[in-house]
Amino acid sequence: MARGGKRGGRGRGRGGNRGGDRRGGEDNRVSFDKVEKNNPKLQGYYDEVLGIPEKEREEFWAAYKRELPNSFRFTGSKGHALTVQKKLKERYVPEISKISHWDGQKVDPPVPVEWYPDELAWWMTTPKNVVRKFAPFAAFQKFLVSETSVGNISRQEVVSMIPPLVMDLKPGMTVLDMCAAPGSKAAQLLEMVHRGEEARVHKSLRDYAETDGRKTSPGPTSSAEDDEAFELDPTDNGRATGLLIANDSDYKRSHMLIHQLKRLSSPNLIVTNHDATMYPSIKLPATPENPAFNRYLKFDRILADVPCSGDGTMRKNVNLWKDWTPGNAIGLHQTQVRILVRSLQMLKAGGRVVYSTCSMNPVENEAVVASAIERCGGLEKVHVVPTSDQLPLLKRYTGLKHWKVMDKAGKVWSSFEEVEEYNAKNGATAATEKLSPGMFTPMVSSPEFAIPFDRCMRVYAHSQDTGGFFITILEKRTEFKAKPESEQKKGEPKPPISAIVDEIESMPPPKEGESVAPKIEAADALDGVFTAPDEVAPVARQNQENPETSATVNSNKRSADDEVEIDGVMSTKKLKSRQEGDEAAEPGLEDRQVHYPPPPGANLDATIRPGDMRDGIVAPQARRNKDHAQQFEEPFKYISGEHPEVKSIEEFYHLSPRFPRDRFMVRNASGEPAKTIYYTSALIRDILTENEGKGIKFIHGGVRMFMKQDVQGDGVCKWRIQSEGMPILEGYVGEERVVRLYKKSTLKKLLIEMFPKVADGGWKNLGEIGEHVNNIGMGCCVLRIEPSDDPDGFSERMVLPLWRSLHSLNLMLAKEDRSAMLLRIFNDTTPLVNNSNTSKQGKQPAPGFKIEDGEVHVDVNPSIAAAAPVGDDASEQAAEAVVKPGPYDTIVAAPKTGNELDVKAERIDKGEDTSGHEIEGQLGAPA
Ligand SMILES: C[S@@+](CC[C@H](N)C(=O)[O-])C[C@H]1O[C@@H](n2cnc3c(N)ncnc32)[C@H](O)[C@@H]1O
Repeated sequence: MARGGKRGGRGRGRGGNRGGDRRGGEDNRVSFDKVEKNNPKLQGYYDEVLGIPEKEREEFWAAYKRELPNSFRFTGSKGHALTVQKKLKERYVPEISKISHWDGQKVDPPVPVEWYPDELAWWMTTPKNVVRKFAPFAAFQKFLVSETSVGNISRQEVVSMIPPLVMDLKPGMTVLDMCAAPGSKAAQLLEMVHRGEEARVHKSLRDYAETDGRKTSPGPTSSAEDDEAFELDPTDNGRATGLLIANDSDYKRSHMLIHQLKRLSSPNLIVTNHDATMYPSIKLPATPENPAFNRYLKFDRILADVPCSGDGTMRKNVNLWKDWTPGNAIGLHQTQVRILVRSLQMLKAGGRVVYSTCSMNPVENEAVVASAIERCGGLEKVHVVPTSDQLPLLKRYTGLKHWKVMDKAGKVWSSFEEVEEYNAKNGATAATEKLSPGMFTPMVSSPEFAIPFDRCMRVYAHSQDTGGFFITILEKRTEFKAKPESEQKKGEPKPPISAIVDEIESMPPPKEGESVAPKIEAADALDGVFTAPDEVAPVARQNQENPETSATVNSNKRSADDEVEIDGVMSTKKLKSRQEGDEAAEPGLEDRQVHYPPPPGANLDATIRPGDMRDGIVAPQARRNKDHAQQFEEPFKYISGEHPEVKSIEEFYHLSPRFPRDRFMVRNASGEPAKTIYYTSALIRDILTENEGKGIKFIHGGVRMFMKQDVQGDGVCKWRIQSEGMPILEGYVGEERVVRLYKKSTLKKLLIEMFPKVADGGWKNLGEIGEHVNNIGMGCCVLRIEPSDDPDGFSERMVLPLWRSLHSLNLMLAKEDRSAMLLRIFNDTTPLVNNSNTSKQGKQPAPGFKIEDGEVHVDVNPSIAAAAPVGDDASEQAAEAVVKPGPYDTIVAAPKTGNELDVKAERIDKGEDTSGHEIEGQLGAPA
C-alpha cells in the first residue's frame, strides 16, 4: 500500500467536525498541525549520530512530521477474534472501499501489516479521529469500539507490537513484563501464554468424554492441529500452565494495565506494582520434587520495555518537537541500565530478555545494552541474539557501533575522556557532571569483547510509515553476580539490592537443624553493603528505600499508617519526610521528562476501589491517608475444595472431577466466599500463597468465576458463573445445566430481549430452546451455541451464561457485549428491549449519577478523570481508565478530546427483579 505524504493532507481535508465537539474541546488534529515541527538541536544531533544516508534524511524527517496511521490488532489467542477478523475483511473493508474523499479519490481501506504474522495486525491511512468523527466510518468505528471493549481487538501502534513478537515465547513459559502499563505488549504476551489452549482443552475434553460420560460439541473428532497444540503445553488437561507477571511502578497506570489485561480473562496473570530496578524475588513453595527452602521464581522470558524519552513517538506525541531535550535521555540512562540488569538477574540460564525503547537516542539504547552486559559479566554471560532472521518483512536498521553523546546543555561529546579532560581543565558543569562513562561507545581491548551492536534493531518512521523503536534480544548464558555500579555519584539513589538476593537464592538449602543466618551473613559479605534480615529482605528493604512505591501488605485490612507502625520500620512522619527527601535528592529529576508521564492531576487521590465511591462518598479507608490509601489491596485467600460453598457449586453444576477444586480463591481477609469466587492457575496459586504477607505488591490476579446472586427457590445455587470464567469452566459442567442452541434466530432474540418470559406459555416463543428452558431448574446454566450446516446455523462455537428464574430467562451479558455480538453476528444495531418489571418504570439514575439538561453525568471524584490518560498517547489502544465505584460493575472513562472524557457506567443485570442501568455521560477532567 502506498503510504506516506498523501495521508496527512487527506486527513486534514477530511477532519470534518473539527472543534465540533460538544464541550468545544480542541481537536487533536488541530493541535498536531499547530505545533512547529522543527527543532535544530534534535535534528542536528540525530543527523550526526544515526548514520541515516544523506539521501534518505529528508524522507526520514518528513515521516516524523506526519501523523501516524491508525492501527489495531486482533487478539491472537481467542477463537472469536478470528471470526471478528473475518468480519473486517468481508464486511468493513468493502464498505470502507466505497467511501470517497471530497476530491472523489477513494479512501484506502485497512490492510494487514505485512510483517505481522497471520494477518492479525491491520492499519489504515485514514487517521483515527477522522474515523471517529466522519459519518461514513460510523459503522466501522462502532465495530472497532465494541470489539475493543470485549477484548477481540487491541488498538496499538504497530512498532509497539514488535518486541513481544521477537521474544520466542512458547506456551508453558514464565514471563515477566517489567514496565508493562498501559499494557499493549503485555496483552500480546498473555495471548502467547495461552496460544493453542482452546484446541488443547477441546481435545482433552473429547479424549475423556466417554470415560466421563459427557457430551462434547460437534466437530471433527481430532485434528493434526489439535495434536500439535497439545504438545505445546500438555499437562493440566490442556489448560495453559505458563505465567505472565505484568508490573509497573506507577500505581494508577497499573490499574490501566489491569483493565487492559482483564479483557483477556486469564487465570495465568498476576499484576504487580514495583520499581523494576529492585523487582523483588518471588518465592516458590518447596515441593517433593524440589524440596529447596529458598526456591525463587526465575523467568524464561522478560520484557524490559523501559521508560524512555520517547522521541520515536513524535508522530503521536507531537509536543516532543518543541519539548525535546537531551537531558531526558541522560536522566533515564541509569534507571534503564538498572532495569535491564535486574531483568538479566531474574532470568533462567538460557532465558531471554527483550530490551526496548521508543527512543532513538543511543544513550538509552546501545549504551544501556553495553552497560548492562558489562555489569553482568560480559558476553560470556550474556549473549546478544542475532535478529536478522526475525520478521523478515520488517524494514529496519542495525544498531549503532559508535555514537556521540549530547549533554543536557546541547554540547556533543565523542568520549568520556573528552568530558574528563574538559572537567579537569574547566571544572565540571551542571551538564557535564550528569555524564557517565557507560553512556559512551564502550572501549574494548580486543575485538572478541566488542558487543555485536549490529544485532540490535532500529526502526525508523520513514522505512514503513511507523514510529521509531529500538529492540535488542539478550540471552543469559549462565548465572552471574552483577557488578556493583561503579560510578555511584553523590545524590544518586543507591544501587539495587537485588544482587544480594541472587546470592541468597543461589545458595544450597540449609541442612536439617542448620540456621539460615550464616547463609545470609555470607551473602552479605559477598556484597559488603547490606544486611538481609531474612530471605525476603529484598522486599522489606525496598519498602524502606523506596517508600513511595511500597508499603502494601497483602494480608489484612490496615491503613498505610497502621502498616508503618506495625512494621516498626519508620514512623509515618519519618516516612513522609523521607519521601520528600527522596524526591528532592533524585538526580536529574528536575530536568527529566519521562515519556508516559503521570496523567494530568495525578497527584490527586485518584485511586478508587470497590466501595470507595458508593453514593459518591469516598470510603473512610481512602480518606484516612490520601497518599497511602492507594496501596491497600485485598488479600488473596485460597479456599479448600471441601468448602461447603465449593461443594454446593460442584453439586449444582455437576462439575466433572477433571476440573481442579484447589484453585478457587477469594479476596478478603476472612478467606470466606462472600461475593466473588476467583480461579487461578496452579502456579499463580503457589505464588500468591507462598508470598502472602511478605510485602510483594500483588494488585491483580484471578478470573472471576462465580458471583453470588440472590436466589429464590430451594436447591438453586447462589453462585452464578461469570461470563469471564465461562470459557474456563463450561466444558466441565454437567448436561443437567447445559442448554444447546443451534439457530441464529434464537440467539438474536435472546440478545435483543432481556428477560423474555418463560412462564405462562411464554416459553413457546423461545423456539428450539423453549421446552428445555421451561423444564430446566432455576438458576444459572451454560448456553452452548453449537456450529451446524443449517443455513440459519453458526459457523463458530460460543458459550454464554444463562439465568433461568421463576418466570423468565436472561443471558447474563453486559449490554455492550450484547450489542457487540448483535453487530458482529447479525450486523444489527437494534436497541435492546428490557422486559423486566422495574425497567418499565424508566431508566432511573443510580446514586452517583445525575441527569442535567437531558444528559447523564457521573458524579464522581475528579480523580477518575485524573486516572484516565487524557492526552497520554502511550495508551494507544483506546486506553480506558477503569474504576469500580459503587454498585456498578464497570465504569469506563475513555479519553475524548482536550480535557474531556467519555464516561460510561454499567451494571450488569442480575436476575429477574433487579433492573440494570447503563448510563453514559461526559466528564470534564480538571484543567
Ligand atoms: C514505555 S512505557 C511501557 C509501555 C508498555 N510496555 C506497553 O506496551 O503498553 C514505560 C512504563 O514504565 C513505567 N516505569 C517507569 N519507571 C519504572 C520503574 N522504575 N519500574 C517499573 N516501571 C517503571 C512507567 O510507569 C510506564 O508505564
